[in-house]
Amino acid sequence: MTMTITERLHRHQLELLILILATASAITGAFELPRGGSAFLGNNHAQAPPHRNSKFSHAPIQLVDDRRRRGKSTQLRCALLPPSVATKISSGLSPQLRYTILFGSAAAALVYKNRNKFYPPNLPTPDASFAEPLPDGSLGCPYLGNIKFFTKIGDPKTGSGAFYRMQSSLSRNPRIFKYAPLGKPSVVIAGMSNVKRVFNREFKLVKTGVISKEFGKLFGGESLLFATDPDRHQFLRRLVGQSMTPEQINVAMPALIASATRQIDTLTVGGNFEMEEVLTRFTLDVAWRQILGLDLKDDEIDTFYGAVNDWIGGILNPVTSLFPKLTKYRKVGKAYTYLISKIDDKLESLEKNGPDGSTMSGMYFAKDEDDPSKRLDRTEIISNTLLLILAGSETAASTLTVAMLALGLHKDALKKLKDEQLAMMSKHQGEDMTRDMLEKDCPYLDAFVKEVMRIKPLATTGAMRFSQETFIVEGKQVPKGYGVAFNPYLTHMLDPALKEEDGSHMDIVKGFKPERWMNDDTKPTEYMPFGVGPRYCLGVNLALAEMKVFLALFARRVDFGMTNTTPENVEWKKISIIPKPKDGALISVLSISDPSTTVVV
Ligand code: HEM
Repeated sequence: MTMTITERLHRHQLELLILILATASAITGAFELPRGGSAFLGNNHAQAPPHRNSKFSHAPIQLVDDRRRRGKSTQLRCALLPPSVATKISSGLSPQLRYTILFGSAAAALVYKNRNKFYPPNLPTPDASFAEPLPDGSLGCPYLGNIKFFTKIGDPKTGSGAFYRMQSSLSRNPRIFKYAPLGKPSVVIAGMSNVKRVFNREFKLVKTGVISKEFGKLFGGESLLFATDPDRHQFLRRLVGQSMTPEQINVAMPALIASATRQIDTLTVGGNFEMEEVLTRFTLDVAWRQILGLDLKDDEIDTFYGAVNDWIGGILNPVTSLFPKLTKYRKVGKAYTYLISKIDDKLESLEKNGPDGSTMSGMYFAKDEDDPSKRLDRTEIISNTLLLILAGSETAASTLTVAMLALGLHKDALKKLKDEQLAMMSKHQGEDMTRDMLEKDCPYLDAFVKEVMRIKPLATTGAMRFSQETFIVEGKQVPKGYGVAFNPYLTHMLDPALKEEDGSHMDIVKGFKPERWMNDDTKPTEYMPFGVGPRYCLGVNLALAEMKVFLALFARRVDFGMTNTTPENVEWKKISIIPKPKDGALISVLSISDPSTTVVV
């Protein structure tokens, strides 16, 4: 089995890491950072002064004490590149790219520091006992991996996930390719039969990685997401899942309706509203009302939203993983403490007052069917509650934001939703909306949500797994130790029954057809918005109910137009987990009816 040059290079990671960091520092050292500087480097002013006496300076990396020359800043400058070249490179780079390189270097350092946690001791290379070749695709530089993983995150035409689409299109087999996020050799797999074959064998063929304890604690270290033992994972899923069964969701319907109504009531005729913001508030509202079952006073609601914001923002901020010990002094730590205090208060109230309809109550009183003496302990309830807030808020808010854009662009779809609601209300006069009604009387709403999630599912990957043994997919080997991930967007995009060469089957203007879901002959089968296998989305019932409740109530009450977006100028945010419209689906409200009245048309 021959090795490519990059595969060989990966064997000499330490030396190469130093070289890469040095080069990155050479470039970043010549950067002009905005006023205020960076969290890592402080005020690092631009343009390393040209080295006077030689074309290259003497030491590979120099800490140039600038204080004498320019006040107090200390500049990290490198002399691997001639200053004129460094300056040229730096001035030709966009600020985004400069930051990408800067943070890329920091992330590479973090991965190197934690290499034994992330990587097996022997870096994976092709398995010589298999004749099959590795999948197509470049592994980029060691430790940094594919630079385009950072620079080609998204594009305005299709949104986030551009890197994966590019790698797939470059591979001779678009359903599998290799790449190296942060230098870790990995593969991405698409196509339902491939994804099922690999991810149905979670815990045996592939397994999620273990994350650093301190960092993991911040978002539920004892949650089922980090359970790598199949029995423990199943135990946690059984107990946490008891609070999200269809029956439990039916109990939750009044809370979901209250949350949706509260947000729709903030809209006013003639106003312009960024629906992404409204919908984020809606999913956070669901979090405190339904998941935590809290009774927040008006003035506390903003504190709760702020805390969730700071907490999620902090988890995504590289400073948190670089310096976990500083967490308690930062906003993220304070937000975490606040959320835990709310969860603790709720646990006390459940102990005192018995069960209510909240998800936390479901967890607190859940007993294992196999062994009723087994219950979730306090830490497990806290961890899994945090996981549900994290997993459920952004995903549902983004999907609903795309739904708003789809409704704004396809007025016929809005009309069909309104008509369906009108029919449902006249059938169930005076009754409150139930989950059963949504299931049985709203086939168009169901088809509409499915189509939104087909066109814009998770465009990045699911959680990274690691292969436990070498296996074959589409005639290519995935060696033991490789990272393994699925990609829902590519799976939907490559559906042979739908695929149009110009990509229009994934276009929200040309390809959006909810009706395709209403006929068995046209129903897509390459479809996995909620994942596959033992880690299939545990919140699927809650997610679908909350999205359908919002859309049903919105369609009943609101008529609107897109403020700026037309079918010709749809643009997407570059960075998001699920692609989102660039303007956050900015709408102008034309009319809005009272919650007690019927549909406005
Ligand atoms: C539109 C909304 C949602 C989408 C698109 C979505 C998507 C997904 C996907 C693709 C996975 C699998 C990840 C993987 O295998 O790597 C997943 C897992 C999960 N989801 Fe969702 N999700 C949504 C809403 C929710 C909600 C509302 C909750 C709960 C409140 C939730 C809780 C979870 C949990 C706990 C897991 C981990 C399951 C496990 O590891 O066993 N999700 N979700």
